Amino acid sequence: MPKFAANLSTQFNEVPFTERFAAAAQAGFEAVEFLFPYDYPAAQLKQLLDENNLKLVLFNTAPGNVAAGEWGVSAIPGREAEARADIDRALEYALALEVPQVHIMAATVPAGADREAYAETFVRNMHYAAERFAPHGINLLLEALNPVTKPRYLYASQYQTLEMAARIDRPNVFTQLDLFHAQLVDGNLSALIRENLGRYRHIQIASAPDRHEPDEGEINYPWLFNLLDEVGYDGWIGCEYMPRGNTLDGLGWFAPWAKKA
Ligand SMILES: O=C(O)[C@@H](O)C(=O)CO
Ligand SMILES: [Mg+2]
Repeated sequence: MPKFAANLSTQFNEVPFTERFAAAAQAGFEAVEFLFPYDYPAAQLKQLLDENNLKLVLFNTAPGNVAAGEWGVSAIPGREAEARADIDRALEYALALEVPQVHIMAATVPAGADREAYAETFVRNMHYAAERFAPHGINLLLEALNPVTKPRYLYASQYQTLEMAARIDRPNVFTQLDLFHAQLVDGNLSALIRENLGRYRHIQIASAPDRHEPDEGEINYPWLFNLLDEVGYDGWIGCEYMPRGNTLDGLGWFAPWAKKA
């Protein structure tokens, strides 16, 4: 049976961030994920999780200077000290929030920059991160982002993140299979799911091409949920979609799995 986590960065935007925990729990979610915890003290977030009987299943390292076009700093040559400070800060939050996995954001690669130098920098920073998180049993994830949503990110294809995870070659490094990005770049989702079981440790969903509820568009999610059960995927599925309107109005697809009050 699939296990769904509400995404508090994209869902329940009708209310402020700190109120989204209760909203997700009331809608029947038992777990949540979000992009970044860093605007709030870890103790406050832990209290919100505990008060609402929610597990946290994923967050990311800091994105760098987003206004300047950055989306992660772990692959930027010359920014290693900042990347490692961000990794250390993510570890502090991960321990306080008891999260099983953290997405280490790579970077966008400026036009004309040496992509291989970015990849090498990322591998070195990932070795640092893998060593820091391993004693705590926390996994690290890499995520491919399609070039329409996030132009020039270090990797766009699932096959590039799978290759990068193999190159990093650490036992606690895996990929994060966001099926929305995967459909826009790679397609053939059932083969990705079947052939790479064990290499991806988290899934995210949204319709394609519009990134709304998983009940429209070109991906047949009910079929994929059955496939995930069939192959034995036992990780979380993050609902990283932009609701068409009010979040609750769009949760009909989730009704069969919602925790009953
Ligand atoms: O798909 C996404 O955009 C996110 O999962 C993310 O972590 C960063 O871009
Ligand atoms: Mg995603």
